[in-house]
Amino acid sequence: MTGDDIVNLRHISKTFGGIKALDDVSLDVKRGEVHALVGENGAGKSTLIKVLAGVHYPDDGAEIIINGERTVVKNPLDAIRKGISVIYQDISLFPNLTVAENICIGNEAVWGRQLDWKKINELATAAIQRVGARLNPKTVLKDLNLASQQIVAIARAISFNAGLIVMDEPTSTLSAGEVENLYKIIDTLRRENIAVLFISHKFDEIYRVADRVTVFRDGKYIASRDIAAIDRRELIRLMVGREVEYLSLTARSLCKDKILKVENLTKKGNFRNVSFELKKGEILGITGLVGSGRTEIAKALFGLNRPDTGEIILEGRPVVIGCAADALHYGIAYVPENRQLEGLILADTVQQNITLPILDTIRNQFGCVDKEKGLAITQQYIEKMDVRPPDPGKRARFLSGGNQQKVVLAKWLATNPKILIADEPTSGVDIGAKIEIHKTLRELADSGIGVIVISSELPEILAVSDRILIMRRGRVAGVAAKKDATQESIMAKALGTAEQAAEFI
Ligand SMILES: Nc1ncnc2c1ncn2[C@@H]1O[C@H](COP(=O)(O)OP(=O)(O)OP(=O)(O)O)[C@@H](O)[C@H]1O
Repeated sequence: MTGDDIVNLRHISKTFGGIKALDDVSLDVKRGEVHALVGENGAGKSTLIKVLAGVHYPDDGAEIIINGERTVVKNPLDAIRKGISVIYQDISLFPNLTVAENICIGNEAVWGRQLDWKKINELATAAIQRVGARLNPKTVLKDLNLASQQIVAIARAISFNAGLIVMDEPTSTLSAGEVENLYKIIDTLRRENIAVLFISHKFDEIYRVADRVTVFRDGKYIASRDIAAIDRRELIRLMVGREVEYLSLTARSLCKDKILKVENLTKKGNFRNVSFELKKGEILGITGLVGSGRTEIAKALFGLNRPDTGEIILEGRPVVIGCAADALHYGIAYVPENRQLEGLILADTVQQNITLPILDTIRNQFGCVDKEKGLAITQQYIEKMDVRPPDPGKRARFLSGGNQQKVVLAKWLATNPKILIADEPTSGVDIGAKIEIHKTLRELADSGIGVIVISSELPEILAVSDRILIMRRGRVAGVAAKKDATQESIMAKALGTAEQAAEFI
């Protein structure tokens, strides 16, 4: 411990119902540094942050030292008052309050029995200016997009004189322009000597913003390094405990049978004249900036976003997909982008979630759900997707983010689809599991399924796809065979001309 440190965590353990999420972990964060916390899904990163934020109490023996003083963090407001602010992915602010109210609520300097609105507005305006943002303090929070809400959360942290701002996968829901803006804000915080501890699975991001990195594995502290002193290969080895290679799949010869043809699909405000084909056994990657229409097209194919005009032709037959049940009937499965809202029932167990779409196929002769059959299928997919912990009875809410994603994928694979559409299938998933998911998608394609993968991560698109369809502003901007595509050529098509790109961002 040195006077340069804002936080020292020592001997932090946390047990949930017999499972050690954290096992005697330590972490030092220096003043003004940007510190990345990395590790596989379930390594304990979020749990550590929640201990620091006063959401969870650590097991006995833990020491939390803030500003050189040993302390107990009683609850989240106590953490904020001690200079530790956490910005969660779902932001966790009050949607119906204004920006200024959200920044100042609970701040003893201005939030007393009698509210001093002038002071509240002044404090909020000053905090917004310090992050270099332009936001009206009187705007109601819910009228802002997620990126702006995140900025409000950062301004709130600043107004509480945060010495450390913790960000949990802060860029997972941001568009390219918003991500750059957040990086600039992080640079500003560093200049103001405010430390940032952030969790990320994205290597480009870690190397772009971090000064130091700490690795956790299986609930244990593994190592901390200056980012300049560790290359990607070594960082992955520390995370996973072994060497991992990104898949580099060579172009394959494909079967000629078309499974899906989309002709001139149009929906006002969403997409226009979109046409493409998908062959049996093919992986078609769809990419483009956030808002380019990628997800809207996927939802149209799954009956969640009915097109105005155009045709969907399945195995040579035009079909109308009016709802998700129609899509399932035709053998189409859709793994949504937002797993917490659309993909899972968080209060249900892993088994209940995985077997939900196949209940009809696992009934016994009396029409009752055959739980043993359901368990066998669940166990098969837990093993296939390496869900950790491998417990069919665990409630989805208590799984780490990446493991929730694996369960969503498993749930749709269990329907034995003819076409699988996976929207950002590895968002929040660690590097080892990511490569496993890529392999699974390949195996599915090899077994004759047509796979559509939507992703904004270009290395992922290039690693898994046979062909790549690039969307821009609701239209198809180009289609490239894998052998002809590079990150640069895809980006150029996704952005269009410089003027179009500026307008978009
Ligand atoms: N409230 C809880 N009840 C029971 N188990 C929990 C709870 N919270 C976390 N866990 C378990 O603790 C372990 C660590 O989870 P944690 O969310 O900290 O991982 P993580 O490193 O943040 O993973 P990810 O990268 O997937 O978000 C996991 O096995 C998880 O299932």
